[in-house]
Amino acid sequence: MTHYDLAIIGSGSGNTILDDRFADQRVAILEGGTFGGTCLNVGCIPTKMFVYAAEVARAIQHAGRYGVDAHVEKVRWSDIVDRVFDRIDPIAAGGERYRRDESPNTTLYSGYASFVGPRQIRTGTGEVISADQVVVAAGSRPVIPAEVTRSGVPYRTNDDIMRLPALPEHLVILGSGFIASEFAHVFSAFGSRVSIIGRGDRLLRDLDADISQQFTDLARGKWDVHLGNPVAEVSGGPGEIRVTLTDGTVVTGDTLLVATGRTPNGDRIGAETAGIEVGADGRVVVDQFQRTTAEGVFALGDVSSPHQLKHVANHEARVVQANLLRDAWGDGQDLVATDHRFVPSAVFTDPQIAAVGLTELQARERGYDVTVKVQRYSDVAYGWAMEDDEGLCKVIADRGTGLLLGAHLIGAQASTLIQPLIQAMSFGLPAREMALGQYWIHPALTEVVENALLGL
Ligand SMILES: Cc1cc2nc3c(=O)[nH]c(=O)nc-3n(C[C@H](O)[C@H](O)[C@H](O)COP(=O)(O)OP(=O)(O)OC[C@H]3O[C@@H](n4cnc5c(N)ncnc54)[C@H](O)[C@@H]3O)c2cc1C
Ligand SMILES: NC(=O)c1ccc[n+]([C@@H]2O[C@H](COP(=O)([O-])OP(=O)(O)OC[C@H]3O[C@@H](n4cnc5c(N)ncnc54)[C@H](O)[C@@H]3O)[C@@H](O)[C@H]2O)c1
Repeated sequence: MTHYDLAIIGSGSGNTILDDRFADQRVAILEGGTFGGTCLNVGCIPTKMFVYAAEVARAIQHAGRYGVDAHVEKVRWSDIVDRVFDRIDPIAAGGERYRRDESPNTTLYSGYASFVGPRQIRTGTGEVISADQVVVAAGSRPVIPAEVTRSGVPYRTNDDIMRLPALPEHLVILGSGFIASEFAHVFSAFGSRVSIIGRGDRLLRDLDADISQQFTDLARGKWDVHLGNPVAEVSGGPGEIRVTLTDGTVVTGDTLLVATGRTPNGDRIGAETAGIEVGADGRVVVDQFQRTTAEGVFALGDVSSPHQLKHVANHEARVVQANLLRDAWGDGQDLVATDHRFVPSAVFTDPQIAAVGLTELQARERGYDVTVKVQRYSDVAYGWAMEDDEGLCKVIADRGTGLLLGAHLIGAQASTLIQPLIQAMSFGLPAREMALGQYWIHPALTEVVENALLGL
C-alpha cells in the first residue's frame, strides 16, 4: 500500500491547498470527475460567462427606453457555448496535466475514492493508499426529486444544460432557488420561453422577504411562474416534457432543467469506515478548525459547509491549509478558525441580487431592536440615468449600537454594491460612521448605499 503524507479527495477547492509549503510532502490527489471541480467546470464560472452574454442581450432589448433603437438579430448559441468552454476546458485540462505530469511530489488518481479504514482510501483505480493526513473536499451533487427519476423523462442539471446542442424553445425549470433564477435569466434573454416551478409562495424564498417578493413580482412579468403548487407528475419524452401540478395545471416544454438543491457527497466516501461523522443532512461534521471526528482528517467546502458557495469553500481551504501545517490533533496550538460570521452571496439573475447577514425577519426573531431602511435605486441620480424602476437596497441595523445586521440588494450591480456593506459588517463599522465618515462619489450608483445608510 502506497503511503502519502497528505491525500486530498476532490480537486475543486481541495486543489488550492498545495503551495510551496507542501513541496516536501508526498501528496495524493483523488478526483473522480472533471479536474477542477464544480465552480470551474459546471458552476460559478461558466454560468457567469453565460450571464454576461445574457446581459448584453437584455441591454439591447431595453435600449429603446434610452432613445436608442436596437434589436437582437440573432443569438448564436453554439458560439456562446464555445466562447465559454473554449476558455474553461483548457484550464481544467491544464490543471490536471500539471498535477499528473508536472508536479514531482503529487500523484493524481482519476477515480472515485472511498475510505476503507482510518486514513486508508480505495482510489477507484484499483489501489488502496494510506496517508498521515487527509482532506475531504468532495463537494455536492444535484438532488433529483423522485417525481422526475421515476418518470424516466430526460432532464438536465447544471452539469449538462450549458452544453445543450441547441437553445430550447421552451425550458421548464423545476426549483426556484439560485440555479433556477440564474438559468431562467440566461435562457429567457437568449429567446427561450421559460416556465419556472417552485414549491414555496415566492422565488428565492430564503432571501429577505422584500427582496424575494420584488424578484418574484418582476419574474412574473417575463417568465411563466408557478408557485405554491407542487409537482404531482412528470411525463412525456425527449422534446416533449409535461409537468402536472397538484391543482391540475399542466406545464409543457421541450427541455426540463432540475434545480432543486444540492446534497453533500459525504454519503459516498465510506465515511463510517474511517470514523468520520456525517450529519443527517449529509454534511461531514467539522469543528471550527475544519477537523472531522476522525484524527488526521479535515473537510471543507460543499461536503461539510453550511454554505454552498465558492468563496466559502476557498476560505475553508485556506483554514485547512494552515491547520495541516500545525499539530491539529496534538497540542492544537495556533490553529486557525473558520469565520462564518458574515457570509455574503449573490444571485446573478435579472436583476442581480446580493445579501449579507440577517434578513429583517431573522433579526426581529433574534430579539434585536432593529431599524430598517429600504432605498430605491430610482431615488438616486444614477438610477435616473438608468431609468431604473426595479432596484432596492435594504439595510437593517441594531438601533442601539448602530451596527449593521444585514444588507440586501436587488438591482444592477448588486453583487458589487454590497461589498462596502460586507466590509462594514466584517470590521464592525457602525452605519452612521460609514455613511458620514467618508466621501461617496457623486453621482455613482453607490449613492444608493449611502442614502440607505443615511436613512437608517
Ligand atoms: C450552477 C452553479 C453555479 C454556481 N455559482 C456560484 C457562484 O456564482 N458563486 C459562488 O460562490 N458559488 C457558486 N456555486 C457553488 C460553488 O460552485 C460551490 O460551492 C463550490 O464549487 C464548492 O467547491 P468544493 O471544492 O467544495 O466542491 P467541488 O468544486 O464540487 O469539488 C469536489 C470535487 O470532488 C470530486 N469528488 C466527489 N466525490 C469524490 C470521490 N469520492 N472521489 C474523488 N473525487 C470526488 C468531484 O468530482 C469534484 O470535482 C455554484 C454552483 C452551481 C452548481
Ligand atoms: N450565484 C451563486 O452563488 C450560486 C449560483 C448557483 C448555485 N449556487 C449554490 O448552489 C446551491 C444549489 O443551488 P440550487 O438552486 O439547486 O438550490 P437552492 O437551495 O438555491 O434552491 C433549491 C430550490 O428548489 C426547491 N425545491 C426543492 N425540491 C423541490 C421540488 N421537489 N419541487 C419544486 N421545487 C423544489 C426549493 O424549495 C428551493 O427553492 C445553492 O444553494 C447555492 O449555495 C450558488
